[in-house]
Amino acid sequence: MSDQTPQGTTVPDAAFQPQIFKGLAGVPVDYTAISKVNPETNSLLYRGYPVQELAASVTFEEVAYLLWHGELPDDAQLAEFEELERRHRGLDHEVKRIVDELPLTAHPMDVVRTAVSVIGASDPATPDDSRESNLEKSIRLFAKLPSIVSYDQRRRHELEFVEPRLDLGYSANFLWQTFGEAPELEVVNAFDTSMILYAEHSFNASTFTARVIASTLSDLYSAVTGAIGALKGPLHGGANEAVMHAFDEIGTGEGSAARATAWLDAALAEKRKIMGFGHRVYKNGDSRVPTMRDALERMVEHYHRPDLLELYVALEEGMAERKGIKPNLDYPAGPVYHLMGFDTETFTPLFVASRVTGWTAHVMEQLASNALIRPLSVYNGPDERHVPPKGNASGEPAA
Ligand SMILES: CC(=O)SCCNC(=O)CCNC(=O)[C@H](O)C(C)(C)COP(=O)(O)OP(=O)(O)OC[C@H]1O[C@@H](n2cnc3c(N)ncnc32)[C@H](O)[C@@H]1OP(=O)(O)O
Ligand SMILES: O=C([O-])CC(=O)C(=O)O
Repeated sequence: MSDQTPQGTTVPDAAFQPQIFKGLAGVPVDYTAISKVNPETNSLLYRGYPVQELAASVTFEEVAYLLWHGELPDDAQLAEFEELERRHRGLDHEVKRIVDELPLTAHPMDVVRTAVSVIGASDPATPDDSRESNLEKSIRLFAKLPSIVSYDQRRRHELEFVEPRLDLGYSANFLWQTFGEAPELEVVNAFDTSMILYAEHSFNASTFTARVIASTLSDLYSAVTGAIGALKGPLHGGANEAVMHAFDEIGTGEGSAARATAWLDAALAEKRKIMGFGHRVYKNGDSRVPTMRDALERMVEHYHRPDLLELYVALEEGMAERKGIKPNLDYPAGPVYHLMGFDTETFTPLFVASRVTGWTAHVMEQLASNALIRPLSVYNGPDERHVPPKGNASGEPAA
């Protein structure tokens, strides 16, 4: 395949028919040993383990370790890893200062993206792309993201930063730092489940972005910063925030289910995409949704909000009837985060805090067997042409 159409044509001619895979849909780009998304069996494996089993039996810290090292930690390895993660939870004054300078109109994803960039710019080891150095950077980002996300949510409410608690696990501490109260176990468990389910999903758009950046032999922080930019969009991670905006448009509370159906009809008539539904790879439902939906049901009960579940079910059934399209992970995750008390704009930064594990595992995998990622394009612009001669001072063409 050529990078251009044959010379002199603007439309590819009949004899030259390169196949274009718009959006790289269905195109295998490389191998990965990190996760397997299987739409036929509706399953998702992290390093061979079904994600549902992981969510039921291990913590997010163990999943992070698994993604980076390929194996679950034994007790001694876990203790050492947890100690390392807890040690890096604090936030440097410089990061807080720069975050403070960002206007409150900045989206929290822009804040997280900037904070990661600042951490990268301040790390003297940024150019060192050895696996050992990249693993250290990954653990530090993993440990610091809860501080960044909670700091930003709290500053928007004019609340002080809450220092991390080193006696708490990752998820309990994340909730503690955000809300300044010791969280209840049931809430911690639901949050931990969301972190595990969001951690990794093969060559999705943000992970692929990270791999493209890594493939140029740029640095890990740049790869994560770029991945955050890709995740922000509502066709990808931004959908968990967008789900809640839809719920707000419909209006939660009594009668929400009836309103949801009318809202859906109007939205589909306007050809709007319904956020939290559909998936590039899963065409028969997202493997992670049942587990996240269980967590939603537990949170609905915990916070006494049956109206939210009614709205959830009404939209889900409406989409199934009208379009035959099923929810993706962002659909149950949005209302779960809402019930826990996170600001709607903070939902996608929570996804970042989880997915940083997958992104960085992919950066290390890319570097271990690197090839510059540079696909081809097929030119369909104007035929070759030439810059017209410029006029002289009198406006006449130059001799
Ligand atoms: C964690 C994640 O990132 S999961 C994805 C989160 N994103 C969302 O929830 C955003 C809403 N969903 C979507 O926009 C899409 O389903 C995507 C982007 C996720 C997947 O898109 P693709 O695989 O490219 O499918 P595509 O957009 O071509 O959709 C195929 C058809 O289904 C329709 N469709 C797909 N999703 C939706 C939706 N959410 N609402 C309405 N119609 C939809 C499309 O309009 C299209 O219809 P058409 O053939 O009549 O034009
Ligand atoms: O795989 C995708 O395209 C999007 C997704 O579900 C994810 O990144 O978790």
